[in-house]
Amino acid sequence: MKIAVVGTGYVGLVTGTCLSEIGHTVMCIDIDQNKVNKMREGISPIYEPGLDELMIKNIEEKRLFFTTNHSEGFENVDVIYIAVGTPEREDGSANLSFVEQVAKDIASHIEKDVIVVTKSTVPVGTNDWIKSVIQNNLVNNVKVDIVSNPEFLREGAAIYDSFNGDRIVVGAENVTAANTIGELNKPFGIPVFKTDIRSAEMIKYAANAFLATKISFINEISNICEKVGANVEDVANGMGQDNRIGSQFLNAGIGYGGSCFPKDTKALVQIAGNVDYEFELLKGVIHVNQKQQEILLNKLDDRFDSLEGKKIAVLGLAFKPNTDDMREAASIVITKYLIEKGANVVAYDPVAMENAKKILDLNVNYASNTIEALKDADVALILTEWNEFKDLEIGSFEKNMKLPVIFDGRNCYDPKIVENFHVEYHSMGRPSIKNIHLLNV
Ligand SMILES: NC(=O)c1ccc[n+]([C@@H]2O[C@H](COP(=O)([O-])OP(=O)(O)OC[C@H]3O[C@@H](n4cnc5c(N)ncnc54)[C@H](O)[C@@H]3O)[C@@H](O)[C@H]2O)c1
Ligand SMILES: O=c1ccn([C@@H]2O[C@H](COP(=O)(O)OP(=O)(O)O[C@H]3O[C@H](CO)[C@@H](O)[C@H](O)[C@H]3O)[C@@H](O)[C@H]2O)c(=O)[nH]1
Repeated sequence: MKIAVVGTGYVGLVTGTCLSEIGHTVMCIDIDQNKVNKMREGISPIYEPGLDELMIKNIEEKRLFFTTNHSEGFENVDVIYIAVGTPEREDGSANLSFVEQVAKDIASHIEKDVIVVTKSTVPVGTNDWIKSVIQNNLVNNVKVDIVSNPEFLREGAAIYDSFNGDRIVVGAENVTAANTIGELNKPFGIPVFKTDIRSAEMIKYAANAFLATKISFINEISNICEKVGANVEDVANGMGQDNRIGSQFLNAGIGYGGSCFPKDTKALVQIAGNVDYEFELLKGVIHVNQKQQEILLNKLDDRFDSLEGKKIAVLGLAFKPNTDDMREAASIVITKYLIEKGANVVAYDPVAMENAKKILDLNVNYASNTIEALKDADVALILTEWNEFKDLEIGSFEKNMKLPVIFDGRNCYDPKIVENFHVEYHSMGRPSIKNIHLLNV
Protein backbone atom coordinates (compact mmCIF):
# COMPACT_ATOMS: atom_id res chain seq x y z
CA MET A 1 0.00 0.00 0.00
CA LYS A 2 1.16 3.59 -0.51
CA ILE A 3 1.17 5.47 2.76
CA ALA A 4 1.99 9.03 3.88
CA VAL A 5 3.02 9.72 7.49
CA VAL A 6 2.73 13.36 8.55
CA GLY A 7 5.08 14.44 11.33
CA THR A 8 8.33 12.60 11.94
CA GLY A 9 8.89 12.92 15.68
CA TYR A 10 9.30 9.70 17.63
CA VAL A 11 6.00 8.23 16.58
CA GLY A 12 5.97 9.32 12.93
CA LEU A 13 9.52 8.21 12.19
CA VAL A 14 9.19 4.87 13.94
CA THR A 15 5.76 4.22 12.39
CA GLY A 16 6.94 5.18 8.90
CA THR A 17 10.08 3.09 9.15
CA CYS A 18 8.30 0.02 10.53
CA LEU A 19 5.49 0.24 7.94
CA SER A 20 8.12 0.31 5.20
CA GLU A 21 9.88 -2.66 6.81
CA ILE A 22 6.70 -4.75 6.45
CA GLY A 23 6.55 -3.93 2.75
CA HIS A 24 4.57 -0.71 2.29
CA THR A 25 5.83 2.30 0.37
CA VAL A 26 5.98 5.17 2.85
CA MET A 27 6.42 8.89 2.31
CA CYS A 28 7.25 10.69 5.57
CA ILE A 29 6.38 14.39 5.60
CA ASP A 30 7.79 16.94 8.04
CA ILE A 31 7.90 20.73 7.97
CA ASP A 32 11.42 20.76 9.44
CA GLN A 33 13.80 20.88 6.47
CA ASN A 34 16.88 20.08 8.60
CA LYS A 35 15.25 16.93 9.96
CA VAL A 36 14.20 15.84 6.49
CA ASN A 37 17.72 16.36 5.09
CA LYS A 38 19.17 14.20 7.88
CA MET A 39 16.55 11.47 7.56
CA ARG A 40 17.08 11.23 3.78
CA GLU A 41 20.65 10.24 4.59
CA GLY A 42 19.44 7.60 7.02
CA ILE A 43 20.31 9.65 10.11
CA SER A 44 17.61 9.63 12.76
CA PRO A 45 17.14 12.98 14.56
CA ILE A 46 16.38 11.03 17.74
CA TYR A 47 18.43 8.44 19.63
CA GLU A 48 16.50 5.21 19.39
CA PRO A 49 18.27 1.84 19.40
CA GLY A 50 17.96 0.04 16.05
CA LEU A 51 16.18 2.87 14.24
CA ASP A 52 19.04 4.13 12.03
CA GLU A 53 19.80 0.65 10.70
CA LEU A 54 16.16 0.02 9.83
CA MET A 55 15.83 3.45 8.17
CA ILE A 56 18.93 2.91 6.02
CA LYS A 57 17.76 -0.54 4.96
CA ASN A 58 14.35 0.70 3.83
CA ILE A 59 15.73 3.85 2.16
CA GLU A 60 18.14 1.66 0.18
CA GLU A 61 15.36 -0.75 -0.74
CA LYS A 62 13.35 2.27 -1.98
CA ARG A 63 10.35 1.87 0.30
CA LEU A 64 11.01 4.80 2.65
CA PHE A 65 11.07 8.44 1.49
CA PHE A 66 11.14 11.87 3.15
CA THR A 67 9.85 15.25 2.03
CA THR A 68 8.77 18.67 3.29
CA ASN A 69 6.34 18.98 0.41
CA HIS A 70 2.78 17.95 1.27
CA SER A 71 1.60 17.72 -2.34
CA GLU A 72 4.50 15.42 -3.22
CA GLY A 73 3.95 13.43 -0.02
CA PHE A 74 0.20 12.92 -0.55
CA GLU A 75 0.43 12.00 -4.23
CA ASN A 76 -1.47 8.79 -4.92
CA VAL A 77 -1.53 7.62 -1.30
CA ASP A 78 -4.17 5.18 -0.01
CA VAL A 79 -3.68 5.96 3.67
CA ILE A 80 -2.42 9.05 5.56
CA TYR A 81 -1.16 8.75 9.15
CA ILE A 82 -1.28 11.85 11.37
CA ALA A 83 1.65 11.70 13.83
CA VAL A 84 2.27 15.34 14.77
CA GLY A 85 2.66 16.49 18.37
CA THR A 86 -0.27 17.27 20.68
CA PRO A 87 1.61 19.17 23.40
CA GLU A 88 0.21 20.39 26.69
CA ARG A 89 -1.46 23.80 26.86
CA GLU A 90 -1.05 25.91 29.99
CA ASP A 91 -4.34 24.60 31.45
CA GLY A 92 -3.25 20.96 30.85
CA SER A 93 -5.47 20.39 27.81
CA ALA A 94 -4.05 19.08 24.52
CA ASN A 95 -2.98 21.65 21.92
CA LEU A 96 -4.52 20.47 18.64
CA SER A 97 -3.18 23.24 16.41
CA PHE A 98 -0.65 20.96 14.65
CA VAL A 99 -3.35 18.37 14.03
CA GLU A 100 -5.68 21.05 12.64
CA GLN A 101 -2.99 22.24 10.24
CA VAL A 102 -2.43 18.69 8.99
CA ALA A 103 -6.19 18.21 8.48
CA LYS A 104 -6.22 21.37 6.33
CA ASP A 105 -3.09 20.23 4.45
CA ILE A 106 -4.78 16.91 3.70
CA ALA A 107 -7.97 18.63 2.51
CA SER A 108 -6.15 20.90 0.11
CA HIS A 109 -3.93 18.22 -1.46
CA ILE A 110 -5.69 14.87 -1.76
CA GLU A 111 -6.97 13.91 -5.18
CA LYS A 112 -8.39 10.41 -4.48
CA ASP A 113 -10.30 8.65 -1.67
CA VAL A 114 -8.15 8.10 1.42
CA ILE A 115 -8.26 6.70 4.92
CA VAL A 116 -6.86 9.15 7.47
CA VAL A 117 -5.40 7.36 10.50
CA THR A 118 -4.70 9.31 13.68
CA LYS A 119 -1.64 8.05 15.57
CA SER A 120 -1.23 11.21 17.64
CA THR A 121 -2.73 11.03 21.11
CA VAL A 122 -5.89 13.14 20.87
CA PRO A 123 -8.82 13.82 23.24
CA VAL A 124 -12.04 11.90 22.79
CA GLY A 125 -14.05 13.41 19.96
CA THR A 126 -11.03 14.81 18.11
CA ASN A 127 -11.24 12.37 15.21
CA ASP A 128 -14.82 13.47 14.47
CA TRP A 129 -13.56 17.06 14.49
CA ILE A 130 -10.60 16.16 12.20
CA LYS A 131 -13.06 14.69 9.73
CA SER A 132 -15.18 17.83 9.76
CA VAL A 133 -12.11 20.07 9.31
CA ILE A 134 -11.03 18.00 6.31
CA GLN A 135 -14.52 17.92 4.79
CA ASN A 136 -15.02 21.66 5.27
CA ASN A 137 -11.75 22.41 3.46
CA LEU A 138 -11.76 19.75 0.72
CA VAL A 139 -10.65 21.03 -2.68
CA ASN A 140 -11.49 17.88 -4.66
CA ASN A 141 -14.57 15.69 -4.56
CA VAL A 142 -13.11 12.69 -2.69
CA LYS A 143 -14.21 10.43 0.17
CA VAL A 144 -12.35 10.47 3.49
CA ASP A 145 -12.68 7.78 6.18
CA ILE A 146 -11.22 8.39 9.64
CA VAL A 147 -9.56 5.79 11.85
CA SER A 148 -8.19 6.21 15.37
CA ASN A 149 -5.06 4.05 15.79
CA PRO A 150 -3.34 5.17 19.00
CA GLU A 151 0.33 4.37 19.48
CA PHE A 152 1.68 2.44 22.48
CA LEU A 153 5.42 2.39 21.82
CA ARG A 154 7.91 3.19 24.58
CA GLU A 155 10.87 5.39 23.83
CA GLY A 156 14.09 3.42 23.97
CA ALA A 157 12.21 0.24 23.00
CA ALA A 158 10.22 1.67 20.08
CA ILE A 159 11.31 -0.76 17.37
CA TYR A 160 10.86 -3.77 19.62
CA ASP A 161 7.41 -2.53 20.64
CA SER A 162 6.35 -1.95 17.02
CA PHE A 163 6.98 -5.60 16.15
CA ASN A 164 6.03 -7.13 19.51
CA GLY A 165 3.20 -4.98 20.89
CA ASP A 166 0.39 -6.63 22.83
CA ARG A 167 -2.32 -5.22 20.55
CA ILE A 168 -3.03 -2.75 17.80
CA VAL A 169 -6.13 -0.67 18.54
CA VAL A 170 -8.22 0.32 15.52
CA GLY A 171 -11.23 2.59 16.11
CA ALA A 172 -13.16 3.10 12.90
CA GLU A 173 -16.42 4.61 11.67
CA ASN A 174 -17.09 1.70 9.30
CA VAL A 175 -16.10 -1.94 8.86
CA THR A 176 -14.35 -1.39 5.53
CA ALA A 177 -11.94 1.20 6.95
CA ALA A 178 -11.32 -0.98 10.03
CA ASN A 179 -10.59 -4.02 7.86
CA THR A 180 -8.25 -2.09 5.55
CA ILE A 181 -6.16 -0.82 8.47
CA GLY A 182 -6.27 -4.29 10.07
CA GLU A 183 -4.94 -5.83 6.81
CA LEU A 184 -2.29 -3.12 6.45
CA ASN A 185 -0.95 -4.04 9.90
CA LYS A 186 -1.25 -7.83 9.42
CA PRO A 187 2.48 -8.45 8.72
CA PHE A 188 3.31 -7.19 12.24
CA GLY A 189 1.60 -10.33 13.55
CA ILE A 190 0.06 -8.43 16.48
CA PRO A 191 -3.60 -8.95 17.48
CA VAL A 192 -5.85 -6.13 16.22
CA PHE A 193 -8.53 -4.90 18.60
CA LYS A 194 -11.33 -3.21 16.66
CA THR A 195 -13.68 -0.74 18.30
CA ASP A 196 -15.46 2.55 17.69
CA ILE A 197 -13.46 5.77 17.31
CA ARG A 198 -14.27 7.32 20.71
CA SER A 199 -13.43 4.15 22.61
CA ALA A 200 -10.10 3.90 20.77
CA GLU A 201 -9.28 7.50 21.69
CA MET A 202 -10.15 6.77 25.33
CA ILE A 203 -8.12 3.52 25.42
CA LYS A 204 -4.93 5.49 24.83
CA TYR A 205 -5.52 7.95 27.70
CA ALA A 206 -6.87 5.25 30.02
CA ALA A 207 -3.83 3.01 29.38
CA ASN A 208 -1.33 5.79 30.08
CA ALA A 209 -3.28 6.99 33.13
CA PHE A 210 -3.41 3.46 34.52
CA LEU A 211 0.34 2.93 34.09
CA ALA A 212 0.99 6.32 35.71
CA THR A 213 -1.32 5.26 38.56
CA LYS A 214 0.73 2.10 39.11
CA ILE A 215 3.89 4.21 39.36
CA SER A 216 2.41 6.75 41.78
CA PHE A 217 0.91 3.93 43.83
CA ILE A 218 4.23 2.16 44.28
CA ASN A 219 5.92 5.49 44.99
CA GLU A 220 3.51 6.13 47.87
CA ILE A 221 4.09 2.59 49.16
CA SER A 222 7.81 3.33 48.86
CA ASN A 223 7.47 6.46 50.97
CA ILE A 224 5.64 4.49 53.65
CA CYS A 225 8.23 1.66 53.45
CA GLU A 226 10.94 4.16 54.37
CA LYS A 227 9.04 5.14 57.50
CA VAL A 228 8.17 1.62 58.64
CA GLY A 229 11.48 -0.04 57.75
CA ALA A 230 10.26 -2.18 54.83
CA ASN A 231 11.93 -2.66 51.45
CA VAL A 232 9.77 -1.50 48.52
CA GLU A 233 11.60 -3.68 46.02
CA ASP A 234 10.62 -6.81 47.91
CA VAL A 235 7.11 -5.43 48.41
CA ALA A 236 6.73 -4.78 44.64
CA ASN A 237 8.13 -8.20 43.90
CA GLY A 238 5.74 -9.89 46.28
CA MET A 239 2.78 -7.92 44.92
CA GLY A 240 3.75 -8.38 41.28
CA GLN A 241 3.82 -12.17 41.53
CA ASP A 242 0.04 -11.97 41.78
CA ASN A 243 -0.97 -12.18 38.10
CA ARG A 244 -3.93 -9.91 38.74
CA ILE A 245 -1.49 -7.15 39.68
CA GLY A 246 1.45 -7.94 37.37
CA SER A 247 5.09 -7.13 38.00
CA GLN A 248 5.59 -4.29 35.50
CA PHE A 249 5.53 -0.57 36.29
CA LEU A 250 6.12 -1.14 39.98
CA ASN A 251 9.59 0.39 40.11
CA ALA A 252 9.64 3.07 42.79
CA GLY A 253 11.78 6.11 42.15
CA ILE A 254 11.63 9.82 41.48
CA GLY A 255 8.45 9.61 39.44
CA TYR A 256 7.46 9.42 35.81
CA GLY A 257 8.57 11.91 33.18
CA GLY A 258 8.74 11.94 29.40
CA SER A 259 6.63 13.29 26.60
CA CYS A 260 3.53 11.25 27.41
CA PHE A 261 2.54 10.39 31.00
CA PRO A 262 2.78 13.94 32.42
CA LYS A 263 0.86 15.50 29.52
CA ASP A 264 -1.65 12.69 28.95
CA THR A 265 -2.66 12.39 32.62
CA LYS A 266 -3.31 16.15 32.76
CA ALA A 267 -5.22 16.01 29.45
CA LEU A 268 -7.46 13.22 30.79
CA VAL A 269 -8.28 15.28 33.87
CA GLN A 270 -9.33 18.03 31.43
CA ILE A 271 -11.30 15.63 29.21
CA ALA A 272 -13.23 14.48 32.30
CA GLY A 273 -13.64 18.06 33.55
CA ASN A 274 -15.15 19.08 30.20
CA VAL A 275 -18.03 16.69 30.87
CA ASP A 276 -18.36 17.79 34.52
CA TYR A 277 -16.57 14.78 35.96
CA GLU A 278 -13.86 15.28 38.52
CA PHE A 279 -11.21 12.56 38.05
CA GLU A 280 -10.11 12.61 41.70
CA LEU A 281 -7.90 9.51 41.56
CA LEU A 282 -5.91 10.80 38.58
CA LYS A 283 -5.45 14.20 40.21
CA GLY A 284 -3.89 12.36 43.15
CA VAL A 285 -1.61 10.41 40.82
CA ILE A 286 -0.33 13.65 39.28
CA HIS A 287 0.17 15.27 42.68
CA VAL A 288 2.09 12.28 44.06
CA ASN A 289 4.32 12.32 40.99
CA GLN A 290 5.16 15.99 41.44
CA LYS A 291 6.05 15.36 45.11
CA GLN A 292 8.37 12.45 44.39
CA GLN A 293 11.31 14.57 43.22
CA GLU A 294 10.93 16.81 46.30
CA ILE A 295 11.26 13.70 48.47
CA LEU A 296 14.74 13.01 47.09
CA LEU A 297 15.72 16.67 47.51
CA ASN A 298 14.38 16.76 51.08
CA LYS A 299 16.58 13.77 51.95
CA LEU A 300 19.56 15.62 50.54
CA ASP A 301 18.71 18.75 52.51
CA ASP A 302 18.32 16.69 55.70
CA ARG A 303 21.75 15.13 55.17
CA PHE A 304 23.74 18.35 54.70
CA ASP A 305 23.58 21.66 56.57
CA SER A 306 24.01 23.44 53.25
CA LEU A 307 24.55 22.51 49.61
CA GLU A 308 26.43 25.77 48.94
CA GLY A 309 29.73 25.03 47.17
CA LYS A 310 29.22 21.25 47.33
CA LYS A 311 30.23 19.36 44.22
CA ILE A 312 27.23 17.26 43.19
CA ALA A 313 27.69 14.60 40.52
CA VAL A 314 24.41 14.06 38.66
CA LEU A 315 24.38 10.71 36.85
CA GLY A 316 21.65 10.53 34.20
CA LEU A 317 19.66 13.36 32.65
CA ALA A 318 17.24 11.72 30.19
CA PHE A 319 13.73 10.94 31.49
CA LYS A 320 14.52 7.21 31.17
CA PRO A 321 17.39 5.07 29.84
CA ASN A 322 18.02 4.38 26.14
CA THR A 323 16.74 7.73 24.95
CA ASP A 324 18.11 11.26 24.56
CA ASP A 325 14.65 12.70 25.25
CA MET A 326 14.70 15.35 27.98
CA ARG A 327 10.97 16.16 27.92
CA GLU A 328 9.68 16.39 31.54
CA ALA A 329 12.85 14.67 32.82
CA ALA A 330 13.26 14.69 36.62
CA SER A 331 16.73 16.15 36.05
CA ILE A 332 15.19 19.49 34.99
CA VAL A 333 13.55 20.19 38.38
CA ILE A 334 16.37 18.61 40.40
CA THR A 335 19.33 20.40 38.78
CA LYS A 336 17.44 23.72 38.94
CA TYR A 337 17.00 23.29 42.69
CA LEU A 338 20.65 22.35 43.24
CA ILE A 339 21.90 25.38 41.31
CA GLU A 340 19.54 27.64 43.30
CA LYS A 341 21.10 26.23 46.48
CA GLY A 342 24.58 27.21 45.25
CA ALA A 343 25.84 23.70 44.48
CA ASN A 344 28.46 22.98 41.84
CA VAL A 345 26.55 20.56 39.60
CA VAL A 346 28.56 18.28 37.30
CA ALA A 347 26.30 16.13 35.16
CA TYR A 348 26.85 13.16 32.90
CA ASP A 349 24.47 11.25 30.63
CA PRO A 350 25.56 8.74 27.96
CA VAL A 351 23.41 10.28 25.19
CA ALA A 352 21.19 13.13 26.43
CA MET A 353 23.78 15.83 27.15
CA GLU A 354 23.37 17.71 23.86
CA ASN A 355 19.61 17.99 24.42
CA ALA A 356 20.18 18.76 28.12
CA LYS A 357 22.41 21.72 27.31
CA LYS A 358 19.47 23.34 25.47
CA ILE A 359 17.16 22.97 28.47
CA LEU A 360 19.02 22.89 31.80
CA ASP A 361 20.30 25.88 33.76
CA LEU A 362 23.39 27.35 32.10
CA ASN A 363 25.34 26.87 35.34
CA VAL A 364 25.19 23.08 35.06
CA ASN A 365 28.63 21.67 34.12
CA TYR A 366 29.04 18.52 32.05
CA ALA A 367 31.56 15.69 32.43
CA SER A 368 32.61 13.45 29.57
CA ASN A 369 32.20 10.24 31.57
CA THR A 370 30.97 8.89 34.89
CA ILE A 371 34.34 8.86 36.65
CA GLU A 372 35.04 12.48 35.65
CA ALA A 373 31.67 13.47 37.13
CA LEU A 374 32.38 11.58 40.38
CA LYS A 375 35.92 12.96 40.80
CA ASP A 376 36.15 14.77 44.17
CA ALA A 377 32.35 15.05 44.43
CA ASP A 378 30.67 15.44 47.82
CA VAL A 379 27.47 13.72 46.67
CA ALA A 380 26.33 11.59 43.73
CA LEU A 381 22.71 11.70 42.58
CA ILE A 382 21.48 8.98 40.22
CA LEU A 383 18.52 10.20 38.20
CA THR A 384 18.38 7.76 35.24
CA GLU A 385 19.02 4.02 35.51
CA TRP A 386 21.31 3.62 32.48
CA ASN A 387 23.03 0.19 32.42
CA GLU A 388 26.33 2.06 32.41
CA PHE A 389 25.53 3.27 35.96
CA LYS A 390 24.00 -0.01 37.11
CA ASP A 391 27.15 -1.85 36.00
CA LEU A 392 29.46 0.56 37.82
CA GLU A 393 31.64 -0.98 40.55
CA ILE A 394 30.47 0.50 43.84
CA GLY A 395 34.16 0.87 44.59
CA SER A 396 34.29 3.65 41.95
CA PHE A 397 32.24 5.90 44.24
CA GLU A 398 34.55 5.15 47.14
CA LYS A 399 37.70 5.65 45.07
CA ASN A 400 36.80 8.84 43.21
CA MET A 401 34.52 10.91 45.43
CA LYS A 402 35.64 13.27 48.14
CA LEU A 403 32.78 12.00 50.26
CA PRO A 404 31.10 8.84 48.94
CA VAL A 405 27.48 9.80 49.66
CA ILE A 406 25.08 8.41 47.07
CA PHE A 407 21.43 9.33 46.59
CA ASP A 408 20.02 6.79 44.16
CA GLY A 409 16.68 7.99 42.75
CA ARG A 410 16.29 4.83 40.66
CA ASN A 411 17.33 1.99 43.00
CA CYS A 412 20.21 0.88 40.75
CA TYR A 413 22.16 -1.16 43.30
CA ASP A 414 21.50 -4.12 45.51
CA PRO A 415 21.89 -2.92 49.13
CA LYS A 416 23.44 -6.27 50.05
CA ILE A 417 26.34 -5.52 47.69
CA VAL A 418 26.59 -1.86 48.69
CA GLU A 419 26.99 -2.92 52.33
CA ASN A 420 30.48 -4.20 51.52
CA PHE A 421 31.80 -0.76 50.61
CA HIS A 422 32.68 2.36 52.55
CA VAL A 423 29.88 4.45 51.15
CA GLU A 424 26.72 6.08 52.40
CA TYR A 425 23.82 4.94 50.24
CA HIS A 426 20.30 6.33 50.22
CA SER A 427 17.80 4.86 47.75
CA MET A 428 14.02 5.02 47.38
CA GLY A 429 11.83 3.00 49.73
CA ARG A 430 14.72 0.90 51.06
CA PRO A 431 16.72 1.21 54.25
CA SER A 432 19.76 3.52 53.98
CA ILE A 433 23.31 2.19 54.38
CA LYS A 434 25.75 4.34 56.31
CA ASN A 435 29.13 2.74 55.98
CA ILE A 436 31.41 5.77 56.04
CA HIS A 437 31.61 6.25 59.82
CA LEU A 438 35.34 5.60 59.51
CA LEU A 439 35.64 8.83 57.55
CA ASN A 440 34.14 10.68 60.51
CA VAL A 441 31.71 12.87 58.50
N1 LIG B 1 6.91 10.07 21.95
C1 LIG B 1 6.31 8.94 22.24
O1 LIG B 1 6.91 8.03 22.78
C2 LIG B 1 4.85 8.74 21.91
C3 LIG B 1 4.29 7.46 22.06
C4 LIG B 1 2.92 7.29 21.77
C5 LIG B 1 2.14 8.35 21.35
N2 LIG B 1 2.72 9.59 21.22
C6 LIG B 1 1.90 10.68 20.70
O2 LIG B 1 2.24 10.84 19.31
C7 LIG B 1 2.21 12.22 18.93
C8 LIG B 1 3.55 12.65 18.38
O3 LIG B 1 4.51 12.59 19.41
P1 LIG B 1 6.08 12.76 19.13
O4 LIG B 1 6.76 12.66 20.42
O5 LIG B 1 6.44 11.85 18.01
O6 LIG B 1 6.03 14.28 18.58
P2 LIG B 1 7.18 15.35 18.30
O7 LIG B 1 6.69 16.62 18.83
O8 LIG B 1 8.49 14.78 18.70
O9 LIG B 1 7.21 15.44 16.70
C9 LIG B 1 6.20 16.00 15.91
C10 LIG B 1 6.76 16.28 14.50
O10 LIG B 1 5.69 16.80 13.70
C11 LIG B 1 6.22 17.80 12.82
N3 LIG B 1 5.12 18.64 12.34
C12 LIG B 1 4.40 19.58 13.03
N4 LIG B 1 3.45 20.10 12.21
C13 LIG B 1 3.56 19.48 11.01
C14 LIG B 1 2.86 19.58 9.76
N5 LIG B 1 1.83 20.42 9.59
N6 LIG B 1 3.24 18.79 8.73
C15 LIG B 1 4.29 17.94 8.88
N7 LIG B 1 4.98 17.80 10.03
C16 LIG B 1 4.63 18.56 11.07
C17 LIG B 1 7.26 18.50 13.69
O11 LIG B 1 8.21 19.21 12.91
C18 LIG B 1 7.87 17.31 14.46
O12 LIG B 1 8.98 16.77 13.76
C19 LIG B 1 1.76 12.97 20.19
O13 LIG B 1 0.38 13.11 20.15
C20 LIG B 1 2.16 12.03 21.33
O14 LIG B 1 1.37 12.21 22.46
C21 LIG B 1 4.06 9.80 21.48
O1 LIG C 1 8.00 1.14 37.04
C1 LIG C 1 8.21 2.21 36.48
C2 LIG C 1 8.09 2.39 35.08
C3 LIG C 1 8.34 3.64 34.54
N1 LIG C 1 8.70 4.68 35.33
C4 LIG C 1 8.94 6.02 34.73
O2 LIG C 1 7.83 6.33 33.89
C5 LIG C 1 8.24 7.14 32.79
C6 LIG C 1 7.73 6.58 31.49
O3 LIG C 1 8.37 5.36 31.22
P1 LIG C 1 7.94 4.42 29.97
O4 LIG C 1 6.50 4.14 30.05
O5 LIG C 1 8.85 3.27 29.94
O6 LIG C 1 8.31 5.36 28.74
P2 LIG C 1 7.51 6.19 27.62
O7 LIG C 1 8.35 6.14 26.41
O8 LIG C 1 7.10 7.50 28.18
O9 LIG C 1 6.19 5.30 27.28
C7 LIG C 1 4.90 5.57 27.83
O10 LIG C 1 4.25 6.60 27.13
C8 LIG C 1 4.11 6.34 25.70
C9 LIG C 1 3.50 7.58 25.08
O11 LIG C 1 2.11 7.65 25.22
C10 LIG C 1 3.25 5.10 25.52
O12 LIG C 1 3.10 4.84 24.12
C11 LIG C 1 3.88 3.91 26.22
O13 LIG C 1 3.03 2.77 26.10
C12 LIG C 1 4.09 4.28 27.69
O14 LIG C 1 4.76 3.21 28.38
C13 LIG C 1 9.77 7.21 32.88
O15 LIG C 1 10.15 8.45 33.47
C14 LIG C 1 10.15 6.07 33.81
O16 LIG C 1 11.33 6.33 34.54
C15 LIG C 1 8.83 4.52 36.69
O17 LIG C 1 9.14 5.46 37.43
N2 LIG C 1 8.58 3.27 37.24
